[in-house]
Order: sequence, then C-alpha cells, then structure tokens
Amino acid sequence: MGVLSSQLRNGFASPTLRIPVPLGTVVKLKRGKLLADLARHGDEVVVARGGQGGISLLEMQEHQKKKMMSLTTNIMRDDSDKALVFGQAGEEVSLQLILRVVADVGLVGLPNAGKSTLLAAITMAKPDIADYPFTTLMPNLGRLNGDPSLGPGQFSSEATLADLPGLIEGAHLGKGLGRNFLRHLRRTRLLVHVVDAAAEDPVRDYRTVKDELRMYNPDYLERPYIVVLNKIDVPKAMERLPNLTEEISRIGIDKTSLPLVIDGDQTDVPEGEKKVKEIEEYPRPFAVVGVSVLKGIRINEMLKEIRAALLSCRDGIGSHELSG
Ligand SMILES: Nc1nc2c(ncn2[C@@H]2O[C@H](COP(=O)(O)OP(=O)(O)OP(=O)(O)O)[C@@H](O)[C@H]2O)c(=O)[nH]1
Ligand SMILES: [Mg+2]
Repeated sequence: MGVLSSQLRNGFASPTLRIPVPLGTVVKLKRGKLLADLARHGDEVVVARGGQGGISLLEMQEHQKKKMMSLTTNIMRDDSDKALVFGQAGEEVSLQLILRVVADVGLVGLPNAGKSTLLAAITMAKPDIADYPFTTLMPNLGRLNGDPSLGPGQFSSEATLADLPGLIEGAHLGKGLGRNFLRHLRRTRLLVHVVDAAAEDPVRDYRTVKDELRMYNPDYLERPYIVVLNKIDVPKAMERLPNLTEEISRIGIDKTSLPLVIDGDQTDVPEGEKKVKEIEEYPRPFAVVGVSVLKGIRINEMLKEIRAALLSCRDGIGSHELSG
C-alpha cells in the first residue's frame, strides 16, 4: 500500500464511453422498457452513469474531513492518517438493441423478384444479386437522388430506399427468413411491391406478399404503395403486362370513390376487436408499372411514379389521393 499512501489524491474522471450504433437503433432495457429511439443523426442516449470517483481528503480542512468521513464508511487510511474515499463502481446495464432502419421507401416481394436489382438500378447501392432465393439476408439501403426537373425543389424528392430480404408464404410463422426483418418497414411511408411478371402466377405471388404483410402488421397495408411488374424483357411477361396491370390495379378499394366518412375506420377500436380485413378491403396501389430493372426498360416511368407517390404522401401516411 506504499504507493497509495504517497498518492492520496482525487481519481481521474474516466472519459465518456460512446458506442456508435446504426441510425434507427431502438434501445431497450432487457426487461423491455424503451430508453430511446435513435432515429436522427446525432441522437444520443446515456444508458449507464459512471461511478463516483475517489476523493482525497488530504487537503481538506479538518472539520470538512470529519464530515465527509461521517457520511461514508468507504474510507481508507494510511499510517500517517491520510485518508481517501474509495471510488464507486459505475452502473451496469443489460440492453436490447433493435435496428429499425430509417428509410422512406421499403421494397417488398418474393425472393428473386428483383428487389436488389431494382435498388442497384436507381441508386449507388451495390447489393448482392443472384438467381437463387434469399440472396438478401439483411436490408440494403440506397439513396435516390432528387428529380433535377424540379429545380431547387428537387431535394424534396430525395429518398432512402430499403431493399429487404424476400418474403414467402408462411413468413409470419417463421418460414424462409421469417418475419424478423419486417420491422424495418415500420418507418417507411411508401412501399414498392416488386413482382416477377415472368413467374408462373404473378397475381398469386403479389397476394402472398400482401397476406404476409397483413399478418405481420395490418397497418402496412394501409400505406401508399406502388406495384412494379418486373422482368418485362422476358417475352412471356411482356405479353401478360396489360392484363396483369389491369388485374392488380383493381385489387383493393378505390379510395377516390369513397364518401368522406369511411365506415371501415377502426382507429378507435380496441386492439383484438379489430375486424380482420380481406386484401380487397385495403387501398389499391397508387400506380402499377411494368419494367425491366435488369435491362433498364421503363426505369424512368417507374421513377416518376415512385417520386409522385412520395410527394403525395410527404406529409404523412394516408394523406395521398389514389389514382386509377
Ligand atoms: N430477366 C430479368 N431478370 C431479372 C430482372 N431483374 C432481376 N432479374 C434477375 O432475377 C434474379 C434475382 O434478382 P435479385 O435482385 O437478387 O432478386 P431479389 O428480389 O433481391 O431476391 P432476394 O434477395 O432473394 O429476395 C437475378 O438473377 C437477377 O439477375 C429483370 O428485369 N429481368
Ligand atoms: Mg435481394
């Protein structure tokens, strides 16, 4: 203890430990209490306070020293009656960190529909692309530039896109990659359904994805969305395009023809008493476009629809008008 007695002095404060996390990280205590949602750049939260540092009583006035020593038993003395208060350990916490990506647009669809190819076609993102299902295991993010034709207003049409892993029937029960990544849609305001128009039954595929979304969170089906019928470079897909577009445009309710008071509004109905709605009872797509994201066919038409949909729902979900 020789060293200590010759160095009885206040401890150094240790530097703040900052742990960087991805944007969109939700911080919870292990028991589930929400501490913070770090959704904006620069957001910070203190999760554990440091301990009280050690205090040297060496230089203190005698009466102060007595007072201090009466307040704590946590005292150490040496032979010459120099004294110090030991430092205390800092807080310890167990945390649950949940990532919910921050994106304006969520790309959804069956595996192999071309979601990652679409992201790569319109942003600088370089996601893995392959002709086998479940190529994407984690969300990929890409940034869509503003529309230059809008002049100074172009920044209002910038958006972040999230390419998600493919969904399959039963995903909400854990099939395929399961439902876990669907939480990443929470913050999006527009969904883009990517459908392989060359597949055996594109309408069934589209319904499958809607069904899985509905079972995960029915609110996802209330959000504005567009449908991209992909792979029209394949002749079979191109031939079907008019019929497919027609059929898919008509699935859902046409909000423009509804009276102002919507009967089916269940916002105030307690959870559990909500009626399970059919796919047909949710809004129709904002637009349906045929493209080939691989061959670059009609990409501009698709971008126009994505931007138009984004602009119309800029002020929040549900404030858009449905076309067609
Ligand atoms: N012919 C054709 N093939 C395409 C098109 N778009 C994507 N593909 C092909 O379809 C396959 C799947 O593409 P991905 O972009 O990886 O599909 P994904 O939807 O991201 O698939 P998961 O990540 O598994 O969900 C690849 O072989 C692509 O080259 C297209 O417009 N036309
Ligand atoms: Mg992918």
